[in-house]
Formats: sequence, structure tokens, C-alpha cells
Amino acid sequence: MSTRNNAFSETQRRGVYRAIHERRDVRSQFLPDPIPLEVLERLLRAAHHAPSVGFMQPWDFIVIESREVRASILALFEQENARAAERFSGERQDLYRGLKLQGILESPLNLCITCDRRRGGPHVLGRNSIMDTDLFSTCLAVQNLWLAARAEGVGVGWVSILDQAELSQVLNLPDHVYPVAYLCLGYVSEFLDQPELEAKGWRSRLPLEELMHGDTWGQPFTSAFANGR
Ligand SMILES: Cc1cc2c(cc1C)N(C[C@H](O)[C@H](O)[C@H](O)COP(=O)(O)O)c1[nH]c(=O)[nH]c(=O)c1N2
Repeated sequence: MSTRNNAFSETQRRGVYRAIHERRDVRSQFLPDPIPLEVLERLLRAAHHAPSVGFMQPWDFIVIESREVRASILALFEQENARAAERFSGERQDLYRGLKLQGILESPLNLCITCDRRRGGPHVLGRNSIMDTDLFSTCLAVQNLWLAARAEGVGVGWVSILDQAELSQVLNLPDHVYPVAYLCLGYVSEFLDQPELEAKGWRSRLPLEELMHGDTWGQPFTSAFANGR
């Protein structure tokens, strides 16, 4: 692979793609070892360097160490998860009930990444038509953290089986602050080779080719470059 102007070196590029491909959602493999403060700071700094609409930086990071708070969140999860299971039936429900979908107490640290929908005032550059761009920006902060964590050997698990209003109440969030991601963080015994949902037979990765369209929805993608046009 040749290196073009401004591109990373091959080794650095490999590192970036490795973090992307080997990042996993972790629920079952957490170790109790604490995450050193300097590592946590690097992860939060990575998150804070995400792109954001109008440079709004709408995120805040609630670092949750308290076992009591985590136990309250786990209770919210149990309640919502029981309801979620009812949406499936037969074998699918049995499979669902067998899945581990959170590591709230096993992980040493929980982190809620929120979106302050008022940050930057009433007129944020780029957020005049699509108001949810603040939420999209916050998701990018989550992904930055998730990738940086993989490079640090720290596992991250996203728990969304939670009632948003109840979660906000437990975390004492003001009305204009939305809890985008409730995350469990910790070192892990291993990172699985494939998503746990795939390994357990819930759902597999779709072929990329099926997701590529040319010019408009549903048109086959045949690259002009590949065809020498
Ligand atoms: C917005 C959002 C919300 C959730 C998730 C992800 C995202 C992006 N995922 C993790 C999800 O199941 C996982 O990413 C996929 O199964 C793919 O696996 P890998 O992340 O590649 O390991 C997730 N996992 C889980 O065990 N409990 C959950 O509540 C959620 N919620």
C-alpha cells in the first residue's frame, strides 16, 4: 500500500482499522480492575474531539462509580428488559431471555453521555433545519470514545434498554439534557471476534454489497472508476 500525502503511515492506518474492526460491545467479559484516571481522561478527551454541528459540543460526561446509583439503573434495566422480552415469542423469546445485555455492576465504571439541547443558544450553525443534529453529534462522541477504548484495551457496552424519563430522574438531568448513551466501561478478559449477538445466533452482519446503492435508492452501484468510465 503506497502512502499518499497527508495519509497516516501504514502501521498507523492498520491501528485505526484495527480499532474499528475489533471494537466490540461488551457485556459479559468485564474485569473488576479500576480504569486509571489518566486512561479515563484520554477516553473523554477522544470523545470531546468528535465533530459536532456548529461546533456545539453538546455533550456532558456523567461518570458513575457509585454502586447505589448503578443498582438503581440496573433495576430500571430489569424492568424494561422484562417488557422487551414480551415482544418476542417462542424460541426467539427463549433466545432473547438467554442474552446478557448489560454489565452495569460487573464493570467498574458507568458513563452517561448526555446531549444538552440548549448549548450554544437558540441558533446553532447547521442546526436550523435538522434539529436532531445535536443528538447525532453526541453519538459521534460516543463512537470516538468506543474506538479509543478499544485501543486502550477497555471494553464498552451500551445499555439502551432503559426508560429515558426514569434514567433522567435517577441521574438528576435537567429537562433540556437528553441521556444519549448509558455505557459500561472496564478492562476485559477478551474481546470477542464477532458481535455477541452474531455468536449467539440472534442476527448476522449484512453483506456490504446489499447496502450499496448507485446515485439513488435501489439502483445498483457500479463504480464509474471501477469500470474505467
Ligand atoms: C444505540 C445503541 C444501543 C445499544 C447498542 C448499540 C447501539 C449503537 N448495543 C450494542 C449492540 O448490540 C452491538 O453494537 C451490536 O450487536 C454489534 O456488536 P458489536 O458492537 O460490533 O460488538 C446494546 N447492547 C446491549 O447488550 N444492550 C443494549 O441495550 C444495547 N443498546
